[in-house]
Amino acid sequence: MNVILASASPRRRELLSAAGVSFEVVPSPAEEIHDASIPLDVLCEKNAELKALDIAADHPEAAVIGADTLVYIDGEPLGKPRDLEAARAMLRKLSGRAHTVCTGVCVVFPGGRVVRFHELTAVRFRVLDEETITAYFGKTNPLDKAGAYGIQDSGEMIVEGIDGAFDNVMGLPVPRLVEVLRGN
Ligand SMILES: Cc1cn([C@H]2C[C@H](O)[C@@H](COP(=O)(O)OP(=O)(O)OP(=O)(O)O)O2)c(=O)[nH]c1=O
Repeated sequence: MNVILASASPRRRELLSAAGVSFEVVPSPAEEIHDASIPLDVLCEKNAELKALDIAADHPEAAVIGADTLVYIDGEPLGKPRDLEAARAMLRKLSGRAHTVCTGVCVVFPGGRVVRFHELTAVRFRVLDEETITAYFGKTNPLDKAGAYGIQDSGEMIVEGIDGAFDNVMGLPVPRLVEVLRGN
């Protein structure tokens, strides 16, 4: 079975390759929804589905994977910041507190069967002063990441600890996805 990862995220590509899955990448142009009135788990699965369905329409012979990662704090989903000032505001908000990272995944199989799931990881941030935020932005590009941080890029500067899976924070809950691809 051909597998397509409908994602422009280099982290997702890296994680799926490391799991030994062979796949093709076809980024999805689907627009994400960031609606605080929709429950987090429903929202990230919905966005993942929009991304996967878009590509599946042109590739009916493949299993198409879509994913969406949201950082959730104070009842609101944080997507990717629109500029550096918004990125700074996100890290100020996350500073010294715990938040939830939710990654939703959707696989559309040949024939149209759809499997959706999500995983949650709790992330506790250190207290961040302005200098640390500036120094951290020298280590990663916050603009292409939900919540303006990448746990995989000098994460120890900002993260105190996590409860759950690291790969889920990075953008793809791989063990469960591999089970789904195998038909479990
Ligand atoms: C919280 C967090 C997010 N991220 C990244 C993963 C995703 O690439 C991005 C979340 O944005 P998404 O909108 O989920 O994904 P994307 O736009 O990068 O890619 P696509 O829609 O084409 O699949 O944030 C990290 O790399 N590390 C982290 O610690």
